[in-house]
Amino acid sequence: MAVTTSFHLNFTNPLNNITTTTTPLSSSFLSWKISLPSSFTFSSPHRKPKSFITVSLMNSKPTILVAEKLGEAGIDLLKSFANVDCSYNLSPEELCTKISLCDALIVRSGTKVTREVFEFSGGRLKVVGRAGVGIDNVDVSAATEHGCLVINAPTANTIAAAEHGIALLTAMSRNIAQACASLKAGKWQRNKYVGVSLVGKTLAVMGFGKVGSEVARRAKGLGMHVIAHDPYASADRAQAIGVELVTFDEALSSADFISMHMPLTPATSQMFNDDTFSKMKKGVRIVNVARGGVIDEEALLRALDSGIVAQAALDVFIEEPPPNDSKLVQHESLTLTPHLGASTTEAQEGVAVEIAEAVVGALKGELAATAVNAPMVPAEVLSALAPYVALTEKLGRLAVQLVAGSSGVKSVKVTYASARAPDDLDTRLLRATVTKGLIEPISSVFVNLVNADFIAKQRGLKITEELILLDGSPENPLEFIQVHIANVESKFASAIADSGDIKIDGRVKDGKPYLTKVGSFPVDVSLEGSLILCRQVDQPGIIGKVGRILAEENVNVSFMSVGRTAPGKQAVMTIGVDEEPSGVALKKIGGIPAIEEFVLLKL
Ligand SMILES: NC(=O)c1ccc[n+]([C@@H]2O[C@H](COP(=O)([O-])OP(=O)(O)OC[C@H]3O[C@@H](n4cnc5c(N)ncnc54)[C@H](O)[C@@H]3O)[C@@H](O)[C@H]2O)c1
Ligand SMILES: O=C(O)[C@H](O)COP(=O)(O)O
Repeated sequence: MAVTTSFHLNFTNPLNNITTTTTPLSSSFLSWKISLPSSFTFSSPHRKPKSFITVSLMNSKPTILVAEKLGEAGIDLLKSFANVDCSYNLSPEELCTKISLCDALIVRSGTKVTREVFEFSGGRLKVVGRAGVGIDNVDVSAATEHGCLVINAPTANTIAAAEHGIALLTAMSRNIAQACASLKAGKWQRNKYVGVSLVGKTLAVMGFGKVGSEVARRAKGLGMHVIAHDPYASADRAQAIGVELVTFDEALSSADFISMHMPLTPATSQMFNDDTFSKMKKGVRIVNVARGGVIDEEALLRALDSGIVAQAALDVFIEEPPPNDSKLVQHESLTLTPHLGASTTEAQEGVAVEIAEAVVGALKGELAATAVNAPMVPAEVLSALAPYVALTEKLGRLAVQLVAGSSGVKSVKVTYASARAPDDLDTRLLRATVTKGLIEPISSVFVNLVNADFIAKQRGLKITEELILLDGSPENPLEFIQVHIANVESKFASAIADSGDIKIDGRVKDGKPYLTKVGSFPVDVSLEGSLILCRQVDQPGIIGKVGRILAEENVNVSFMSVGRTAPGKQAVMTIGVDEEPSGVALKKIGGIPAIEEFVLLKL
């Protein structure tokens, strides 16, 4: 008897650039041809967004969500590599719904990439690209905890922002916006809009970075006396532009004009407040093309009303767009633009290409030069270290599997032996991959270069590094690497070295990772497949016995190596196997009288 089951699926397709169709092939309910996108989400209208079910189908291309308008050249570049979903003006809920289908997300300043976004991504989101400089709209800590790389495009909009700063400075000082509005309203108010001159006036540039120094250069061209405050700026660079670096208070007390160019961070948040306004020259004029949050907007209003601040020109606001009834927006002495600093055709094409290249590179596994939350490892260093990356991960994996069940791993030392000068050896990548190897076999967390230090810290795992400087010519970046785990017991007592630590050594041979020592026993095995380590009394016939047991179980042996302290004494045999032997086979190996202990390790 044929049984038919009828069901009805109502699904919303959040990737709105892809259509999803269902086509019945027969009148029975049994056979439907469904044409689907690479992945989609369906939901019940009775469920909250958290209940959305994501279905991912096999597709080799990654998916990149572009959540804000990006220049065409950047979009084209992304499309040549990935499925690109351009969905602008998403609500926070819509972004959270879509994100589990995306490998990368590209935003500008208008999208808040909150902790929730990373939580909803379910681990799939690997890169957030900020098409611009400021990353204050991205929760970088949450990204790091979720192993998601954050990259920005820090250079392509510098000139646009600096030009906008100068445009606001000049427009404000000559009341351009107010006079224009008045004229359009049919008035001719020449006496009302008398401005102030810039030449000879002191401009304080607060934040002497890329934009700040370009503003300074241009202001000098306008005949202004330019000073700057930046706790981290180099005096040489300031001198080269002819700008004097001063303290914060000196800048406040001597400036006729103050222009903000620092990032919004916890340290700079509302750094211009009632107290700082009170230290300014009466009648000072303020320009802000950095971030609204560096100014306490209520305090600015009070300073405008009391006459401390004569005028202000703002491109950025604490809340964007600011509320309609904002007193700041309505204030006659304010010149305003809706966050247009980076909005030139040239800058937008530039940031689009800069971020598209960086995101594609990161999705291909390359390290990004503009990473915000990961070490920037130059491409040449990366290619030289690639075989050691594989080695350190495998050594970490092996070492942790040697730890006896109840001993918690708290302290790991990684020793690098190299003939290279310490400055030529960047070990951050290797530390991250040892951490990955140590943590992944014993937990479900995903570890990468971005979150390795965070995850290690979170688990109370202290990783120290030591460099042994070898004599000789530094042909290879590293001669050998040791991983030591202190204060633990081992499942395989022979892995405990004289120091009392579990200790294993490895090296790269012909571009491949090899295990070269277990405890005090020399071995020589390629690190692939699974390994059986056996300690036995050195005597003839053991290799044959173990080989026979594995052959009976149909387990293919890829290699065997025996390392011994002295003939006839104890030896450690290392057996590489393609398949994992059954419990019965392992029991039989353990039953061979000469074998004193053994362990199976998975790579
Ligand atoms: N309005 C726009 O559209 C627009 C466009 C581009 C940049 N920006 C903003 O401008 C700011 C600067 O951009 P950038 O490219 O010059 O960045 P940058 O990193 O090159 O420069 C920032 C400078 O601020 C300095 N700084 C940090 N803390 C400081 C403090 N407490 N006091 C003084 N200086 C401090 C840093 O040392 C650095 O030199 C960022 O906030 C960025 O988001 C806005
Ligand atoms: O930080 C930046 O790069 C600027 O504020 C530009 O922001 P936008 O990309 O939203 O224009």
